[in-house]
Amino acid sequence: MAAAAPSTSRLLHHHQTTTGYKRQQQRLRYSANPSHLALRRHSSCRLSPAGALLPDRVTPFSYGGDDESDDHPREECGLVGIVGDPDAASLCYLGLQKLQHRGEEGAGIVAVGGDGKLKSVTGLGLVADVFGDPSRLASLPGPAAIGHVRYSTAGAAASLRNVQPFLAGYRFGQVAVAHNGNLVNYQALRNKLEARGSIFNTTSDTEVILHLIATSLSRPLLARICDACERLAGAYSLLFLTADKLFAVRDPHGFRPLVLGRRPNGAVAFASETCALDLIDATYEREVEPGEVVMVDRRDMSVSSACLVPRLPRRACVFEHIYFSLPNSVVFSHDVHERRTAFGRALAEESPVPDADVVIPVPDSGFYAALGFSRESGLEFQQGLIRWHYSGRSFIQPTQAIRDLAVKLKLAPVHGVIRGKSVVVVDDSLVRGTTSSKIVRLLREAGAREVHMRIASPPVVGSCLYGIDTPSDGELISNRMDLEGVRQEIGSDSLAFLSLDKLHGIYGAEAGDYCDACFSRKYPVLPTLPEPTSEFEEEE
Ligand SMILES: O=P(O)(O)OC[C@H]1O[C@H](OP(=O)(O)OP(=O)(O)O)[C@H](O)[C@@H]1O
Ligand SMILES: NC(=O)CC[C@H](N)C(=O)O
Ligand code: SF4
Ligand SMILES: [Mg+2]
Repeated sequence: MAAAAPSTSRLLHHHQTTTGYKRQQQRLRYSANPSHLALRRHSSCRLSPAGALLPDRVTPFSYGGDDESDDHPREECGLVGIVGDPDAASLCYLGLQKLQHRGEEGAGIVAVGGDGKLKSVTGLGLVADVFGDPSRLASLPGPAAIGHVRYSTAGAAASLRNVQPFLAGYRFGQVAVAHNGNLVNYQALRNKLEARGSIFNTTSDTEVILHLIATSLSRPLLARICDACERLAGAYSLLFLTADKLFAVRDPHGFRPLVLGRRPNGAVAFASETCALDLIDATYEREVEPGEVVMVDRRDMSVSSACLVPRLPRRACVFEHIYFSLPNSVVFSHDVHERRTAFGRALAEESPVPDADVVIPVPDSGFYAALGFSRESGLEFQQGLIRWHYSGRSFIQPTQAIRDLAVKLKLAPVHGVIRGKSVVVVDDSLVRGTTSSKIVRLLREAGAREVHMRIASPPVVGSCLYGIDTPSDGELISNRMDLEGVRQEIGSDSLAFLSLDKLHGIYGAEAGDYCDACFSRKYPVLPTLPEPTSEFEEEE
């Protein structure tokens, strides 16, 4: 049998403000099922010690295809949640627009109406397309809502069923969930749940969370959420919505971001990045801490907090700073543009090009790294490439000649900046090498005398397991060749990456708080292989 459900008074520690979090967290340290059960579960999750090396041969997941849209790491997912505003769904919609860069495959919003019923609108494609018909947003009135934009990591991309938030009914009412991250023990959990009779509606990893909540024997919902999350391994920033509450959760490693803010009318807002808070006039207050569960009760707008067990070392995704997040966001308590500028400065220190004429960024995300490179080196900064934003991602063309022209549609050189010059081109990252190869070709065609490629992050040698849809290990160019091989492949006169040591140096004492597995292959949590087990039967 499961441990007795803890009483409500042990669970809820209300406070009207969310400041002084660390103090509260010590006070509120809480286990839904304290105990042997939690410990046994975690040992069965096979959480690896922090920094376990994934063997070179192992290709954990296979992502991506080979069309034009898969040339680079795709983003991940974005979350927005609002409680206490009569226009909650519309605010979610705007926030999701701002987070569109985090997911283009599908979007959705679940809102709670005045009658306490949850309603959902989801669709494949961009936020503006899904909610293009105004009646769709109009069908979601009410004071609380959560929204999601998706790039899949598990489960088919083109399946409407996999588009979040997921909305389910169970014996205690309705609950919706939105997830950013990837669960590395999802298949193992799903096998166990299916063996007990659960019927799955999607092929997404996220759905196991709802089943774990429904089958938990703890009370109340906060305890069920803690119970469910403590069985998950991997990356999860989550928003849950019920008739009267919104919960925000981050996994104990804190891989993915999630922040909390407040609107002038007191409404509480959650978002993956602060750029979404800025848009909806919500003031950023703080991060949801790794391992924290924040609960907002819309009836009295009280905010309370609990934390998951066990406590694990912080492992925030460094790639959020390098590439994924928008530069005007604050992520993991750092200004993203400030981090990128520092990466560029460090790169200029480490791998200067003293005789070059000009520094140009690869738009969009290479901008601040190039600015940093220019400031550190004293070389002139110019916009030498113009990014055309209307070409779409899936531009698949029948012949190589037409494909070459299509590349020029997306990125165009500014001839006056390039012609006859020795050019330093700075990009934030190099993954398959496709972007760099194309750019070197374009710049040479535009008359560049020399092209020096500088990458403001280390070579990507490992696929992400934690919510970024990166290509498989075999498709990563730096996995297949050494530095000189990559240089020849992309065709530049020189090539240099920021070293991992230098990257760590920028973070100083905080360096160990970040996941850098795609550069180091030190994976904080290894995938759990599915295996038959009678664990569920033992627990009942
Ligand atoms: O080596 P590759 O496989 O080509 O991938 C790396 C490129 O992909 C990303 O840019 P992306 O075109 O996604 O968009 P952004 O810079 O505009 O955000 C990244 O900034 C690099 O430029
Ligand atoms: N990139 C993500 O965060 C995706 C969330 C979830 N794993 C999905 O595939 O839908
Ligand atoms: S493996 Fe790379 S992209 Fe994935 S969480 Fe770690 S640092 Fe981020
Ligand atoms: Mg780029």
